[in-house]
Amino acid sequence: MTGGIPIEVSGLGKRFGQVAAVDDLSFTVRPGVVTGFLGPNGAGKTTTLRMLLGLVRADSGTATFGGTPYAKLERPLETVGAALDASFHPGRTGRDHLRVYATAAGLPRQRIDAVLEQVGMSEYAGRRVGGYSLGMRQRLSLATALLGDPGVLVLDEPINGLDPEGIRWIRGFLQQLAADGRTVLISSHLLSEVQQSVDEVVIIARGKLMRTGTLASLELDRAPRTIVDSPDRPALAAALGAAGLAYAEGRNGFIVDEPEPGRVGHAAFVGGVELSELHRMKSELEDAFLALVGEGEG
Ligand SMILES: Nc1ncnc2c1ncn2[C@@H]1O[C@H](COP(=O)(O)OP(=O)(O)OP(=O)(O)O)[C@@H](O)[C@H]1O
Repeated sequence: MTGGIPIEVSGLGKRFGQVAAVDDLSFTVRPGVVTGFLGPNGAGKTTTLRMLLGLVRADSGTATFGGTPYAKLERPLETVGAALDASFHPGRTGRDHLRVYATAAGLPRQRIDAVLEQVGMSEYAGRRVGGYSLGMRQRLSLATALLGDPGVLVLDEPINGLDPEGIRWIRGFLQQLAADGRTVLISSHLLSEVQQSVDEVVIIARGKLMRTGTLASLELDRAPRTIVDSPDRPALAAALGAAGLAYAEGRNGFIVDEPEPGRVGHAAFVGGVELSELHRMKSELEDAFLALVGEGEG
């Protein structure tokens, strides 16, 4: 394996007619962690990955692997492994598919068996790809990306279409690749899909960067609030109003715009209201994500 080198995107832009698919996008993906490249459908994820891999020409900016654009890499397959809109010849076996790639890249034959083993596909390697399930195709594209034992992996929606067992498997697999020191970038339009697989996120909407950072930092985005409830909700509403606390009535009580449950408890005490519930609301990661990408829609 070549060392995990960072992916560096700087001022990247691409228009398709009137549509700014990618707009002045800059971010860095570092080795040793799994990074989720997230955004709603049409946000520009695939276009960005295609520019990164030299499949689409950027209108502006640069996308490099440790400073070198993909097209200038000396040994591309041994540096970057990619799985993007995988298309397979349905009549070919999984092993034949890998053989074509290995031969084209001048990679030793042993790599074929090694990657089949790695993705748990040895048993199915002799079957035609046309009969593969979506999960098996996902594993075969992953095997293809791994052929050159690259230090960088760029995978477009690798979790999409996997069953729960497959999702559990790929989580562990990606984490191991990162733990080995590789740079791992995976795209998804659902934060919940990759939440347990990624350490860091790059979030885009409408071609623009919304946020980069750790998952934990994203969670902090939502101001904590307090959940409170009472057997006498009208009295509680009055007490909150009297204390000048803004709230919304939810199914499980009132959601108060106040991070300190103590302040809410005090307001209830002053109003002589009995409480049946009082706790700090944990921010939902998906809420934070939707709030972020929603802002991008404006
Ligand atoms: N070849 C193309 N010609 C014209 N418009 C395009 C082309 N490729 C992408 N677009 C447009 O650019 C925008 C970004 O598309 P892109 O496929 O990169 O988004 P995405 O985030 O990958 O979405 P998805 O998750 O749905 O694949 C969209 O508005 C799309 O319609």
